[in-house]
Amino acid sequence: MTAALACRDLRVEVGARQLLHVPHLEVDAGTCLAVLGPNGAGKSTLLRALGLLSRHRVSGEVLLAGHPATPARARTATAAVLQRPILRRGTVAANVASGLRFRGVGAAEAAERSRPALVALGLDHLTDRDVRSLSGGEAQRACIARALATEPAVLLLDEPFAGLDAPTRADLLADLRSALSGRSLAVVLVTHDVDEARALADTTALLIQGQVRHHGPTADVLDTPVDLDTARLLGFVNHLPSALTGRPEERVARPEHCVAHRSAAPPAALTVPGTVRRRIPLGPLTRVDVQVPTGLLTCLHPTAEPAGDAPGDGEEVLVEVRQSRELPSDRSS
Ligand SMILES: Nc1ncnc2c1ncn2[C@@H]1O[C@H](COP(=O)(O)OP(=O)(O)OP(=O)(O)O)[C@@H](O)[C@H]1O
Repeated sequence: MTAALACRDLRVEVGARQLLHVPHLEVDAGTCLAVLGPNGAGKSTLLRALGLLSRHRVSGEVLLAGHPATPARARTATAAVLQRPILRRGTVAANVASGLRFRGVGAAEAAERSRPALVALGLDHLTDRDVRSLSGGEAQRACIARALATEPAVLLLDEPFAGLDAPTRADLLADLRSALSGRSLAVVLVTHDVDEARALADTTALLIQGQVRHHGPTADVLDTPVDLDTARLLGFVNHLPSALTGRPEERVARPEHCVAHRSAAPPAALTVPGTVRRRIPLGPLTRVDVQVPTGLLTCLHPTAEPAGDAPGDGEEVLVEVRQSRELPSDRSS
């Protein structure tokens, strides 16, 4: 199958600085690719380059359905929702129809054709509202509906949930997931949030310092750190080098899989002795940072554990690592 969107040897440069180099990436029709990376990794740079929207020097090739993307082809095949919602004065309905109007569709037909997108994004009760009175979440919904209404082959989404409160974000994520399902659209979702990738993406590319470090099916990529940078990005923040564990391999673990015991931990577990540095209450969980010879290990404990079981600042403890991942020994970073 020819990918709906692909790139080959894509480079973005500013002056002498290379911001991005992606040798190859593909997104099939009907699938979503998450580009996951920390701040400054080059996610927006990649998205803009894929949409031929870059302000920088770009080389390499972007392909739409196997054909080189020209500005004209990109304009009809691709729709982008960039970081901050940009809406024109007027009603929600007029804004959602405006993408079609720009493509030369008449007013009545544009209104008719944009209706399913308004409904899919839960905006049907707001059609006559002036966009200036919309909340941030509603404005973001209007931008996504406007992009979907044009029935693009490729949808580029740059952090569509940024700046939304948790319930608003969760609602939009659920509605977007429903709106995208069953469409033959190829979606690229830029995010720094592992949960958003897990909820929406079939495949995920981990982008760090302008390079794709790992790419593949989302579940595999999110649970298989390939080096320390990707481990940190994916939440495996506890580094367990051989020097600490006495094991031949280097491992990483998530805080939710680590528990600090003031008494002996179960004998079969991987354990590391240390001293509690600080405790940070996080609602139902309490973060316990434990100083070990190679740095800090972060544990998550239920806040409601019996008072006598919770180790306090300065106490000697044994960190029990209940689950961990081995890092490849032949990695370059
Ligand atoms: N005009 C420019 N000149 C020099 N460097 C730039 C320019 N524009 C962007 N950069 C750099 O390119 C890198 C990638 O930026 P980009 O906005 O793509 O990152 P990002 O992963 O989207 O980050 P964020 O999650 O913070 O939005 C950053 O280090 C940024 O400072």
